[in-house]
Amino acid sequence: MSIQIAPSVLASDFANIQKEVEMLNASEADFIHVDIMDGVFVPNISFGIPVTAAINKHAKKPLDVHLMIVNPDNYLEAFRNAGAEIISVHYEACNHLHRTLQAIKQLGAKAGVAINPHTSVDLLEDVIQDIDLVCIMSVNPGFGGQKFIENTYDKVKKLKSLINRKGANTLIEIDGGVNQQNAPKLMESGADILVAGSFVFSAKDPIKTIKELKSI
Ligand SMILES: O=C(CO)[C@H](O)[C@H](O)COP(=O)(O)O
Repeated sequence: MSIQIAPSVLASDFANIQKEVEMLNASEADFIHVDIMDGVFVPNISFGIPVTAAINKHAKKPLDVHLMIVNPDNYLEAFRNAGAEIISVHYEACNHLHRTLQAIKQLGAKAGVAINPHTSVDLLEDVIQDIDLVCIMSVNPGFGGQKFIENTYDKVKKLKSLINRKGANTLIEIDGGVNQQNAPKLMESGADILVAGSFVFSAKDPIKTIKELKSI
């Protein structure tokens, strides 16, 4: 099991970002999840390529960059150069998803696809073997601190059975409202990676909270 932490939506200034990245370096988190929001695909703006590169300068863990943006193809190379090891694009933002996945892989990164709560996992059937990671959004993307959507468990189970049926090696990541209550059931349902933002960053002791989540 891996835990990914989302510092980006919560960091309010550069000094804070560095502090958060250093905390994550010292924690048991396996990746640093970086949320990129463009104010068009989602109703919020976070930051872009230079800040991702600044995070990467301090990070000792791989960056998992989640592009909540329109026209992601235009920015894949720039985010790869900024340090992204995993690049996830949104199913809903891609007209030619297969082409986009090939482009990410050609850059030497792992290719991820994120799906919004209203998007069925069945839509990934014909492309699942080309996907390294599916990020199931368990909140509507755009903001941290939202309530976990309960039908996520069924989506995870459905996706797991699709992956097994197709003999794919795709990992399942869950993003949004993850906490100590829903993490065990998510893992039982078939999740491989959990993204935790506010649950970790609002805790008194984030390093201990990450350790506890990982022990689930
Ligand atoms: O990407 C998100 C929203 O767009 C996630 O909700 C965020 O990365 C995780 O934050 P939280 O754990 O507070 O939901």
